[in-house]
Amino acid sequence: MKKLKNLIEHIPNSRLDSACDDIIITSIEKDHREVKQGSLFVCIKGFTVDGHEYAEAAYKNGAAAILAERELDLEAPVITVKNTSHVLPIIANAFFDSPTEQFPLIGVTGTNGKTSVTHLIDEMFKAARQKTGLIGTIEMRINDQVTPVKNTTPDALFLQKSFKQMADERVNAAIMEVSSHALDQGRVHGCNFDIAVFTNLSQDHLDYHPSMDHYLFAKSLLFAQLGNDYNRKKYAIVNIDDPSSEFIIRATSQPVITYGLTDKADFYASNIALNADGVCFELHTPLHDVKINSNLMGLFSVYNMLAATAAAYYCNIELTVIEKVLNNTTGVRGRFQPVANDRGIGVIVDYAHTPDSLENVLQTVQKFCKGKVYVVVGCGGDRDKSKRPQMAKIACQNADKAIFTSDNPRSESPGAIIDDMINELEADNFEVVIDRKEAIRLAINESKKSDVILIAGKGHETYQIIGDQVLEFDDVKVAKQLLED
Ligand SMILES: CC(=O)N[C@H]1[C@@H](OP(=O)(O)OP(=O)(O)OC[C@H]2O[C@@H](n3ccc(=O)[nH]c3=O)[C@H](O)[C@@H]2O)O[C@H](CO)[C@@H](O)[C@@H]1O[C@H](C)C(=O)N[C@@H](C)C(=O)N[C@H](CCC(=O)O)C(=O)O
Ligand SMILES: Nc1ncnc2c1ncn2[C@@H]1O[C@H](COP(=O)(O)OP(=O)(O)OP(=O)(O)O)[C@@H](O)[C@H]1O
Ligand SMILES: N[C@H](CCC[C@H](N)C(=O)O)C(=O)O
Ligand SMILES: [Mg+2]
Repeated sequence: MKKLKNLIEHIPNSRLDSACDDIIITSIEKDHREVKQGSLFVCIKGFTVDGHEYAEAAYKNGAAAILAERELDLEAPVITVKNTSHVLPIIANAFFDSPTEQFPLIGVTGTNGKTSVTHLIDEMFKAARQKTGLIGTIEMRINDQVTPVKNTTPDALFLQKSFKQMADERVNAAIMEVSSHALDQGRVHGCNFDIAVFTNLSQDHLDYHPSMDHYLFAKSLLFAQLGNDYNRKKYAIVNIDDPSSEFIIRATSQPVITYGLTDKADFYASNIALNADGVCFELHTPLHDVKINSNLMGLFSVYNMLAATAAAYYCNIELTVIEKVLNNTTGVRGRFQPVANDRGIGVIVDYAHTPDSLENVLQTVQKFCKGKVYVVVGCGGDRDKSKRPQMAKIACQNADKAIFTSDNPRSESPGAIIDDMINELEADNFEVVIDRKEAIRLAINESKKSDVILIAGKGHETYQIIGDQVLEFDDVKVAKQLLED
């Protein structure tokens, strides 16, 4: 609980009538349905609706005060500011006593690899017997306590509340994925990052960002947000093999640590062998070199391991611990996850839903597949349409047969999404099966011993969004069941 007066102090030029001096705020809410007696309701102009429309309902639900962008005809005290979305992270941070001051915070951004890298870093901390908080696409985790999340990077309120719980649990570090949407919308304002990691940039989210330059600019905000706080040691960890790294490096005023596949980088890999059961390479760190024999697959995993190693290294995790994790990790749910079967077919469920990740993962499969490569893939509805033909082309170029199907069609027609994928496709090694289960069935029925089926796009997801409905659907479970039938 906080006095309203003390929260308002954090907002420049805002004044509170002295009659309101004693108002106590029990919680901050931005959804009127969550408002309780004594809440401060913050009206946010969203992409779908305007939160100001719910101010009256929030007041009826017990809101003690309203933060808004315009005067409202209510009996409750209304504090007006220019931009409530901008103010929310600041007061949320104040309400929860600046929780990210209390532990190191690691943020990972980039088009692909955020979940993979954050989970690897988390494993490294755990192997060093340290307590962690983890936030990302799959879930929020404080030690072993799991909370579901709606977004890869939740809104500022959820974030600060979670960080407060982490501080109370005395975590040794928090590790989070930072999406470009979150950076653009300021969801992470109020977070004191110690380490920012850049994995890579390739096409995605052009439904949201007007251009690739805007997308890159959003990503760079994480590095600008490392700030000028020289009381804490801060590092920007950057993949210098990615052409966008130059822009990212220019955004930060903190020391830059690089990783890549050449000795120009501070952390680099050499003598890489991409095998059928993992990768072997020599890992070079500023002080020591070690040989790694990992279960993770593909060159992209080498990059993820370098990124995680550099982050853990600068959090003082011992190299012997890092090495152990790299050698023993089995990866993340739905990321290159094999589905065991007794038919001799390699069935892999993966979360590739961008052109770059699909190409990487198919090329990884090609390297070890002794038979034919099948790929079952679709594209999400209400998402970047321009990646659809690119993904279809990559699928046909890198697989013997592509089966185009539905991902999460959301409000779009599943058939129309697939049409966008194939309309200009100059290939004939594909079939269209709109029903995802039937598409997987077709791949399983057609494949023979030594073939590999990549089921791409949905990874860990246990649902399929069709229209307004969220239906149960789990690629791993469906494939397992069909393989047993
Ligand atoms: C486009 C976008 O980013 N939308 C996000 C945004 O929703 P919105 O602006 O539509 O919110 P809104 O529904 O208009 O509501 C406006 C305000 O009215 C309030 N309200 C609304 C209804 C009501 O009855 N009462 C009420 O008080 C809401 O609580 C809110 O404060 O704010 C919501 C809450 O913070 C987010 O959950 C939501 O993410 C949606 C679900 C989404 O799909 N986002 C995607 C694009 C996204 O952010 N993806 C990235 C990463 C993807 C990746 O990793 O590749 C992510 O971080 O997840
Ligand atoms: N470093 C990488 N470079 C390219 N592709 C990658 C990389 N790491 C993983 N991938 C591919 O991208 C897919 C998604 O990986 P991951 O979930 O780690 O990315 P993400 O950035 O968290 O994605 P999202 O933005 O959806 O949260 C993987 O299933 C794999 O196919
Ligand atoms: N975070 C990504 C996930 C995409 C996953 C894919 N299955 C889809 O639904 O498009 C997004 O929301 O764009
Ligand atoms: Mg992710």
